[in-house]
Amino acid sequence: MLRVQGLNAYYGESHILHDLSLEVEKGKVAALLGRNGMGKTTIIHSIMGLVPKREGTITVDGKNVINRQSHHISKAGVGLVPQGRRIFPNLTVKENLLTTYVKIDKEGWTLEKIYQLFPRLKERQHFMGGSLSGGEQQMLSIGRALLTNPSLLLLDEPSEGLSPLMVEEVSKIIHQLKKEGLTMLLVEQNLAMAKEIADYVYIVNKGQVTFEGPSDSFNEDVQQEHLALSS
Ligand SMILES: Nc1ncnc2c1ncn2[C@@H]1O[C@H](COP(=O)(O)OP(=O)(O)OP(=O)(O)O)[C@@H](O)[C@H]1O
Repeated sequence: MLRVQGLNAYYGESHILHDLSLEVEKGKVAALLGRNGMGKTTIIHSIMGLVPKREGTITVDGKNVINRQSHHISKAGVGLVPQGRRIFPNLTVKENLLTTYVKIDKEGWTLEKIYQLFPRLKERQHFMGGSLSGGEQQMLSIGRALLTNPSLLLLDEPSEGLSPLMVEEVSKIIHQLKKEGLTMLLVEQNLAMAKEIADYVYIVNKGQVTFEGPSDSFNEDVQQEHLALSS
């Protein structure tokens, strides 16, 4: 479903990703782990077409999107739940959701379906986005991405800044989406959550994958070797 091969990405003169490759099979969840500043967001943004200079191959459902603009990539079926949620504080919950709503003929996400998944958003549909709690804003951000009807969902640190209870809520939602067959690439700092949800794990260090394997192969030793501050 997603295949990234030999990806290089740059911000101006800074070369951030170095010949990076990864894959996510249809219906599976892969986690991208790594310390701060190692390039995880840059990977997600490269897939979404948001990094100005990128080279290599990124195929989504067999289509190479490396040179496509982000709105085309969205149309090709890639949805993004960005780091920091990026909701519009001065629009209501419903208005926030409607910013991305794409009506399609076949069965897809609708406002009603989003409200079923997140009853809390239905209750708060007329509240301003800015008045929601962090957890509610995260649900809104996920709901908004789902309304683009993605076949691949990219989630950039969905648990960031949330209380343990809310992390559990968000985790449940991601599990449910997985059960429904949605393919996901998840950037997470919460290792326990990532390991629990993902089928496969990639660890990124300085723009390169230094470890990959099924999530049950991600153990204390791997963590020490690839994620410890001194590595
Ligand atoms: N817009 C930008 N312009 C220039 N450099 C950038 C830009 N965005 C990120 N970088 C640099 O690229 C490198 C990788 O950053 P990136 O945000 O991808 O890392 P990350 O692993 O997602 O970290 P974090 O967990 O902190 O979000 C860092 O050195 C960062 O300073």
